[in-house]
Amino acid sequence: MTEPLLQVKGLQAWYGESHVLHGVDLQVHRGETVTLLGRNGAGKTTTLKSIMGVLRKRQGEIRLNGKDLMGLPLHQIAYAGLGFVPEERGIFSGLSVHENLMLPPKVADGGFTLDEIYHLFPNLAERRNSQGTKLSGGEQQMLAIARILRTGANILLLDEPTEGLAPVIVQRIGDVIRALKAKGMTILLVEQNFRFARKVADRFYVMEDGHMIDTFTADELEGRMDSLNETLGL
Ligand SMILES: Nc1ncnc2c1ncn2[C@@H]1O[C@H](COP(=O)(O)OP(=O)(O)OP(=O)(O)O)[C@@H](O)[C@H]1O
Repeated sequence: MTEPLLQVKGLQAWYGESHVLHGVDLQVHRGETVTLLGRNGAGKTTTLKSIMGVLRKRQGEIRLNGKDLMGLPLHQIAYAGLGFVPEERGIFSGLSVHENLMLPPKVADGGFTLDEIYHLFPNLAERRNSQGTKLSGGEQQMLAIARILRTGANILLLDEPTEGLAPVIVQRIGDVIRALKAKGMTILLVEQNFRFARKVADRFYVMEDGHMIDTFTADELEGRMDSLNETLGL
């Protein structure tokens, strides 16, 4: 198999004195959609923040396309091609949809054009002049994803994209993820919504208490349901 696009080995992380990640190993191959599962507090968000470098107190190995990210300052991590869509989405309420889209700098060639983005998100095209404050939660989530696609990032880190959204919007986010997969995008997703995750992921990791306790492919999911029921309380 080829070298993974994202390779994490022995990742440890701390909030102050509180030791939260205890040696996380994780690989994401180019074009894969990988989902991190785990109960509240297992360390999923912390894993994404540690990879992005927004949580600085960390140790271990993080490589993107073979390049060591551990020692890089934050802005250079984004320029290495990681695109992070945090749980809180970070839409600027005083700016329009279009202005929000244009805000993040391009980090690499090959990002989506505005036409491609508005084609993938027709609701954003319709609302391109609406202010951030006027958007629904679903529209904000779409905008948060769309904004990163423009930058040319080659792997998306999505933290709970379906949280708090109505089922019909969750379905729409699923369609977007499948469309991105079809274009070859690599995605690392944190999800509490297992029913959503099982429809989009190629492979899963299960976290507990700051460790990875299992990994399996979508084909192996059925055989894992008993242990998942136990670990996740499905
Ligand atoms: N800013 C913080 N300061 C101190 N401890 C934190 C902070 N953020 C998270 N933690 C703790 O780190 C651990 C892992 O939290 P994390 O948010 O990564 O979990 P999670 O698996 O993403 O779950 P959730 O779905 O609840 O976000 C938890 O024990 C949590 O209480």
